[in-house]
Amino acid sequence: MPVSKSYESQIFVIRFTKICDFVMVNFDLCFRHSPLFAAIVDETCICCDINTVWREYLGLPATDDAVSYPFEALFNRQNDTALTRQITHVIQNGAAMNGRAVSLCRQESEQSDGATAGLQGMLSAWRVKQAGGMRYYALLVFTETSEYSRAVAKLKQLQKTHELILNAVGEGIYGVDARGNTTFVNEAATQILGWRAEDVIGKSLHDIHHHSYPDGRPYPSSECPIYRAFTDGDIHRGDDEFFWRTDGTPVPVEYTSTPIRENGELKGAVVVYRDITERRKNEQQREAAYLEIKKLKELLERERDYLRDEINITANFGEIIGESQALMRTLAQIEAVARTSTSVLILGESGVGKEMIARAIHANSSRADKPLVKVNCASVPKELFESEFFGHVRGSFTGAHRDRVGRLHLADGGTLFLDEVGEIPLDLQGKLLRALQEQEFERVGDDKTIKVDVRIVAATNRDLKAEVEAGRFRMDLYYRLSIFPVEVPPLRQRIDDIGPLAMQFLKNICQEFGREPLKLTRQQLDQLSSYDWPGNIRELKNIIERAVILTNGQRLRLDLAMPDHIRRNRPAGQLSAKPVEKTKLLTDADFREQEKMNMIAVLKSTNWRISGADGAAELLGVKPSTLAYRMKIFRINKADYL
Ligand SMILES: Nc1ncnc2c1ncn2[C@@H]1O[C@H](COP(=O)(O)OP(=O)(O)OP(=O)(O)O)[C@@H](O)[C@H]1O
Repeated sequence: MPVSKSYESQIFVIRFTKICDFVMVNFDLCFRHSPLFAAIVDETCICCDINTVWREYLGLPATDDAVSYPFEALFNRQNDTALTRQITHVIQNGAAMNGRAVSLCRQESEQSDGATAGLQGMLSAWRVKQAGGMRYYALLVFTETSEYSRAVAKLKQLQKTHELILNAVGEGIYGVDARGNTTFVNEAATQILGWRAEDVIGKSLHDIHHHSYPDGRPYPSSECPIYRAFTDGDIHRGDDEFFWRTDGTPVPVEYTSTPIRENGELKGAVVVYRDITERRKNEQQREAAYLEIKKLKELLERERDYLRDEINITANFGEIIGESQALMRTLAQIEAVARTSTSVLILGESGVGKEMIARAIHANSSRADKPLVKVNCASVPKELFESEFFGHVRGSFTGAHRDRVGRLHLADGGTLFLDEVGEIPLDLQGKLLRALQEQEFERVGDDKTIKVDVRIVAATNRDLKAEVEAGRFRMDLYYRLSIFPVEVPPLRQRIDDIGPLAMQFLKNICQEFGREPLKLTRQQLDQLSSYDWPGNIRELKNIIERAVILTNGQRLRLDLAMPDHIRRNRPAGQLSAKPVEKTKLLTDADFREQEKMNMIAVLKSTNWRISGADGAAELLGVKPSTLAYRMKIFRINKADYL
C-alpha cells in the first residue's frame, strides 16, 4: 500500500474546512491525479512516494507502488544542501516552505549525457503525518514556471507587436476606460496634439484635449460623443470638431469612438482620429474657387444679357462731331466733370446727342474700363421698374422664372445712364434715391444687401424743375441727379455743326449701303443750314439717309421732308409713289411709308425686275441684294400688286 494513502494532509483539511465543517478528502486520489508534480519524502530525505505526473517525467512506470527514491535524484545537485535542510526543517518543525525556485532532474538526460537541466519551477512543502502513526513526512509540490514564463513572454511580445502596429498607424489612437481616463496613446496621437503618454495616461481624455469649442465656449464632458460610446454602447463619429494641442491651438479632427466590451460589460472606448487641417484647407480652397467661378459666371451672364440688349445701340455711336461754339462749351463741361464721380444731368431737346454726351463722360472717366449701363426709363413697364433697377430672385413674383441681376448691380464700378429720367414712376423715385445715396440695395424678393459703387449720369428732354413743381418728380431726387447739369444745345443753335454732321452721315450711309460715295454741294449745305431742325441731329441723319436712298446717279437728291424752298429745286422725273405732303416734319413712320411706296413704284416701273441694267436696284442706286432685303423688311410681295 502506498505510503501516501495513509497520510492526513493538514493543508487539504485546512483548505476544505473553510468551505464546510468537514470534508472527507481522498488524499490519495488528489495526490495521484494532481496535474502538479507531487512527492512524499521522509526526514532522511528519501522519497517514499511520487505521483503520476512526476513519475512520467522521470520515466518511471505509472504504478501506485511506493518507491524509495533518493531525494537528490529529484532535483539538480546545486539545490541539495540548502533544500535538504529546508525540507528537514519542514518535517521537524511543521513550518511550510512556500515557493522555492528549483529545477528538476531528468534522469534520462543524466544517464545519457550527464545533463542536469530540467523543468524550472517553484517548490512548496508541507508537513504531513502518517495516519495512525507518529512519523512525519513532507509533501512536496512542484509547479512548473517555464510555461508560465513563456506565456508571459509571449503576451509581452504580443503586446509589443500590437503597440508597434498601433504606433505605425497614421491616425491618432486613444484608449479610455469607463471613467473616461486615458489608458493608451499611440505615437501619431502624440505627434498630432503634442500630448505625451505620461501627460495623458490615467487622466481624463476630454478634460485634456476636448474641453472647449473652437470659439472658447466650454464643452461639458456630458455632451462628449467620445464618452457617450462607453455609456450608450454605440459607435460615435464626429467630423466637425476640434481637439486642443498642448500649445493651446485647436486642431480640426474627424474621429470614431468605438465602445470596448468585456463579457458584455462596457469597459471603455477606443478613439481613432485624424487631423483634417489639410482637408479643410482644400475644402475651403475648393469652396473659394467655386464661389469665384460662380461670381465669374454671374458676371459673364450679366455682361451677356447686357450686350444682347445693347448690341444695336452701341453700334450707332461714333465720335461726337461738331465745331460750333455751343458744342465746344458743352464738351468743355464734359471734360471738367468726366474725371470726377459727380452725378451729371444732361438736358436738351430730343435727338440733340444727349446719349452721346453720356457715353463721352463715361469714356473719359476713370471708370472707362467698367460698364456703362443704360436704362431707358421711358421704355420700362411701370411694374417692372423695381426689378429692372435692383434685380430679382427667382419666384419673387409671377413670371420671375430665374434670378435677374439689376442694372445697378451691372453698373458696379462703372456708370449708370438713366435716359429719360423724368419717366421714372413717382413711387419708385424714393427707393432709387436711397439706393443711389447709400450705394446699396436689395433685389426684389431677397433680403441680402448688395453694395455697389455706381456713378449716375441722367438725361431728359423734359423740364425737370417744372416736373418737380408739378409734383411728378421728387425734389430730393432732382437735386441728387442735377449736381452738375450739362445743357446740350439744339442743332438750330449749332449751325456750324450741320455741315460736318451732314457730310459724316453721308459718308457713313453710303458705306453702309455699299454704294459710291456721294457729295453734298455748297448749295445743299446752305439749304441744310437754313432748315429749322425740330428733330435735331436724328432728323438730319434721317434726311441724309433718305436722300441717299432716293439718289439715282452721282448727284445727291435731298427730298421729301425738305422745306418748301428746298423742295422747289427738286429735279423733274423723281420717282415717287405719291406726292409729298406739304409739311416741314415727317415722322419716322411717314418716312418709312414713303420709302416703301417709292420702292413699289420703282418695282412696278421695271415690271418687278430687280437686278440688271435699268432694274429697280440700279434705278434706286442700291445693290440688288440690298433691295431684296428691304423688300423683305417692308413685306413687299409682287403678288400683292398684280
Ligand atoms: N455730335 C454728334 N456727332 C455725331 N452724331 C451725333 C451727334 N449728336 C447726335 N448724334 C447722332 O444723333 C442721333 C441722336 O443722338 P442721341 O440719341 O444721343 O440723342 P438724344 O438727345 O439722346 O436723343 P433722345 O432725347 O431722343 O434720347 C444718334 O444717332 C447719334 O449718333
